Amino acid sequence: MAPRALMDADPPALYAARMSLEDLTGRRYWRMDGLGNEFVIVDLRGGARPMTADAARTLGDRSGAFGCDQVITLEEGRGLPRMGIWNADGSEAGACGNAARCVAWLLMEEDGEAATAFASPSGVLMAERLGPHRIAVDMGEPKLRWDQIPLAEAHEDTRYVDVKLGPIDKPVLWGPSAVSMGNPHCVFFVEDVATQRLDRFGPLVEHHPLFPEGVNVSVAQVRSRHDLRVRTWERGVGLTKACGTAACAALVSASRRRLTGRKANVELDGGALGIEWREEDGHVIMAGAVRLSGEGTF
Ligand SMILES: N[C@@H](CCC[C@H](N)C(=O)O)C(=O)O
Repeated sequence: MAPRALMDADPPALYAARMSLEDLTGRRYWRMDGLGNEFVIVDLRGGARPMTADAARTLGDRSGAFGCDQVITLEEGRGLPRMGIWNADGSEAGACGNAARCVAWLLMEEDGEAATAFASPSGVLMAERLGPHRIAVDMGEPKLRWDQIPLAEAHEDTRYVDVKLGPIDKPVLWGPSAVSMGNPHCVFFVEDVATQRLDRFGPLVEHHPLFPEGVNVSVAQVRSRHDLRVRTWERGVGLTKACGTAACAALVSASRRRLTGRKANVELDGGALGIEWREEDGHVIMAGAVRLSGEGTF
């Protein structure tokens, strides 16, 4: 909810109150990535105008001064620091697994602790350090009901949803699993991820009418009961080297279809994540590397 003064302001005044890139002058940023999924993390703690779609697009633009898959804001939350997530196209997202590990690493570097907690758009995340650049994050419970993902039409069983690709009478891909990890995912199980033209059908499925908020689109190959190979077309970005929430969504979907157990190594183009869908509380735990490649002030 906007502060009272802004709610009462006329539209031009409201517009002027939004962040422009000049408002970032003097603020810190970090360039980080999780397995090649690249972020510019902007420190907005200590009070700042909120990030805007325009500013996020400018920072995300790879032909500009920065360029990344997601712009991540580190803000002051109620009692806990809060991460905000913006895709390169300026859209906001509810979750980002790789960035969650990076934010956790930054917070633990700052306070020297081996565990941390912070707020995200889809709830509080807890994380712990497993090594100098290796972090585990509790990504919470996946949401499996059609209206939670969300889907535009009721589906009793979201392990197979009504999406078909290719000629109507002879579809080549159909029936992906759908799941929300705080953001919507659909996962097609295929024989071989290398032969799939995700660059062609990713954008079609991302904007398929079954997904009113759009969707992150993955292809997953089951290599064994505890090994998955996954590639992802990210909503609001395109093909990325790794998507942490997609790795979680793929393991949850594979486990629901009894293709794997509840724990697997998930190999993405940029490297591997360890994912476990814990039996005892239904939470998904994601473990993997983070990398800091630069830092500075705007
Ligand atoms: N890179 C991310 C996911 C980022 C958000 C996604 N594109 C969406 O719009 O939901 C990850 O590592 O999970």
